[in-house]
Amino acid sequence: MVESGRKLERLESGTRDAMNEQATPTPHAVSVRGVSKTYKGGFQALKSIDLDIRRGEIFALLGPNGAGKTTLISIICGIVKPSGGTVTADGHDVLRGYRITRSKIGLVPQELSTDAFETVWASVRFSRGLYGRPRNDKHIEKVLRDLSLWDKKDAKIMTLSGGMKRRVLIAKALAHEPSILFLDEPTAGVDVELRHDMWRMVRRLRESGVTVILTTHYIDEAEEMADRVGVITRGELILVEDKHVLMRKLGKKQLVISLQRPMQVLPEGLDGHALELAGDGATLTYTFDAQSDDTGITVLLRKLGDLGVDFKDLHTLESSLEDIFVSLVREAP
Ligand SMILES: Nc1ncnc2c1ncn2[C@@H]1O[C@H](COP(=O)(O)OP(=O)(O)OP(=O)(O)O)[C@@H](O)[C@H]1O
Repeated sequence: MVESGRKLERLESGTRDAMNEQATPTPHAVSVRGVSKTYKGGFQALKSIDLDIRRGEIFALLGPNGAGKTTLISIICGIVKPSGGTVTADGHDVLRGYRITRSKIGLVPQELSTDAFETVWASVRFSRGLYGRPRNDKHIEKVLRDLSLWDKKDAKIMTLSGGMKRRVLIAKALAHEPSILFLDEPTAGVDVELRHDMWRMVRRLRESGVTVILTTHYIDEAEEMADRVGVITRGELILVEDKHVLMRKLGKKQLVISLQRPMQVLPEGLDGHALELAGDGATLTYTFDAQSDDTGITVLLRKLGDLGVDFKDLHTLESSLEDIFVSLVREAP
C-alpha cells in the first residue's frame, strides 16, 4: 500500500508535464530511436536500438537470457531511463509525457510483488484508479470474466495458485484500458491450459485494437502468436521481420525421400547434391532453398529414376522459427 501511495504521488506530479507534452502524429504505437543503456558500473545493456511497433500488431521480442529485453521494455514504459536516444508511445515522449504515455500502456511484469493481502477485486480496481481513470465496475467485471477470475474476485491474492496470480497481473494491467500492452514472459512456468488461455486472450485484445508486445523464451509462442518478430542479442537488435517473411527467407526446406530398398552408400552420380543418407540407409534427405527458382528437385528426382532408385514416399519439412533463431543468435558477432 505504501508503495502504491508513492506511485500515486509520482503520477500526480507528472500531470503538469503531461499538460505540456504535445503528441507528434505517428502511425506507430511505439517508436524507439537510438536508444542505449549503460548501467551504473559500466555494463552496456543496449546499444543504439531503433524500432517501430505498428498499431494493432502482436510483436514478439526474442532473445537469450541477459540480451536486454526487459531493459528495453522498461525504458519504453518509462521505468528505466535510457543513457541515450528517445522513445515515443502513441506520439508522446515517454520521459517528458510520462503520465500520459503510462496511462496508454499496460505492463504485465514477470512477478507479482505486492497486494498479497488484497482481494482480487480490490487490487484490480485500485490499479485502474492509479491512472486517474474514473471508476468503472462493469469494465473490471469484464476483465475478470475474460480471464476466468470472476469466481475468485473476493479471494485474497495470497491464496491463489501461481497461474491465477499470473491472471491477476494481466487483469491489473488491463484495468485502465491501455492501448499498448507489454507482456514480459507471459507464460513462463505456466501450464499448457493457461498458456492457451493467454494466447486466446492476447488474440482477442489484438482484435479489439490493442497493440501487444511480448518477450518470450518460447519460440513456439512467437511462432504461434506474433505478426512480427524482433531478435535481440547482447544489447543489439539484430533483426526485425514479418514472421512469415522471416520463415520464408531464412527457412531452408528439406525433401525427405523414403526408399523402397535401403542403400549402404550414396550411389555415384549423386555427389554434389545436398543429400544425406540416414544411418539405416532407408531415407535420403535433400536440403534446398525454398526461395530459389531452381530448387534442384526435378534434376534430383530424374537422376534417382535413371539410377533405378525407387522410393515409396516423399515429403517436405520446413525449418521452424526455433531453427532460425538458434542460427541467428549463433551467427551474431
Ligand atoms: N540494474 C542493473 N544494473 C546492472 N546491470 C543490469 C541491471 N539490470 C540488468 N542488467 C544487466 O543488463 C543485461 C540485460 O538484462 P535484461 O534483464 O534486460 O535482459 P533480458 O533479455 O530481459 O534477460 P532475461 O531473458 O534473462 O530476462 C544483463 O546482463 C543484466 O545483468
